Amino acid sequence: MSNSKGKVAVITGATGGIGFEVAKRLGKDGYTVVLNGIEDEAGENRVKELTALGITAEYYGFDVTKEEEVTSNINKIGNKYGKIDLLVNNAGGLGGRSRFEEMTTEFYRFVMALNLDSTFFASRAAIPFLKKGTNASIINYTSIAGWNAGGPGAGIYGTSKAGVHALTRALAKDLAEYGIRVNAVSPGTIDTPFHKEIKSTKPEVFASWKNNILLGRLGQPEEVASVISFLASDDAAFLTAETIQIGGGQGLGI
Ligand SMILES: NC(=O)c1ccc[n+]([C@@H]2O[C@H](COP(=O)([O-])OP(=O)(O)OC[C@H]3O[C@@H](n4cnc5c(N)ncnc54)[C@H](O)[C@@H]3O)[C@@H](O)[C@H]2O)c1
Repeated sequence: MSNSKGKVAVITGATGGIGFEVAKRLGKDGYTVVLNGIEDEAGENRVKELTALGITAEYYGFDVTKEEEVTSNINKIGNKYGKIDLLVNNAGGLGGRSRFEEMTTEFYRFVMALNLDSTFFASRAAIPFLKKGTNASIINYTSIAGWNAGGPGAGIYGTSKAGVHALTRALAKDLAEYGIRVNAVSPGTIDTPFHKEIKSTKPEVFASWKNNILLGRLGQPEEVASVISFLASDDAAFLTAETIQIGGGQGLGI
């Protein structure tokens, strides 16, 4: 996509995993990329990596679960550039695993905050700046767990991602009158640090996951980034309120 010069993209949770690959891909597309994260040293190093590729990038450290931090930082970014063309609400995660009987309210609230509140906080703060953008859009992350309610102990993760699916459509309805598009990606199993615990504690389980995927392998972060690049582009100018599954045909009963 070569139509993105002069555009500004904010990507949350971009110090690793899918988020960093999204930042790299959008940077190659011509965007100025603003990376967010909570690991400041990694964030600064990521900016150096991107700068070495000729990409204009900067890093803002803030925790997406903290309303005040999100609002003030998105305001800073928006005021600096005078607009935001694209917000990618990538930050999110499992937060751990818990069965419902022993689930603490604190755990429940944390997982909902990490995936659902964060998407609401950042989107709300970005709206005034997206209104000044060109073909502006928001891209959220649900998950296959948002449809099948997640694996063992991941029920609240699945619930929070189902919330993101609905929030995507609700935001799309609300923002259509400004020409702001809102879509989501729904990744299947993508090989990132997200799975580091199971990869190290139950490698045989991790290795078996590919058997439930039609294409016979896990996805790579770049394969989510390329779909996001398309969704953000002018080629997708008539797409809103959509969720695109990126799972290699995952969970179709093989
Ligand atoms: N990897 C998968 O299989 C998969 C599948 C479906 C959906 N997803 C979703 O994709 C998105 C990216 O996942 P990933 O696989 O790259 O995970 P990851 O754990 O590799 O990366 C998550 C990133 O978010 C950052 N982060 C965590 N908490 C944060 C906070 N409070 N504030 C700001 N940043 C924070 C982390 O530092 C990290 O850079 C998440 O929303 C995840 O739920 C991933």
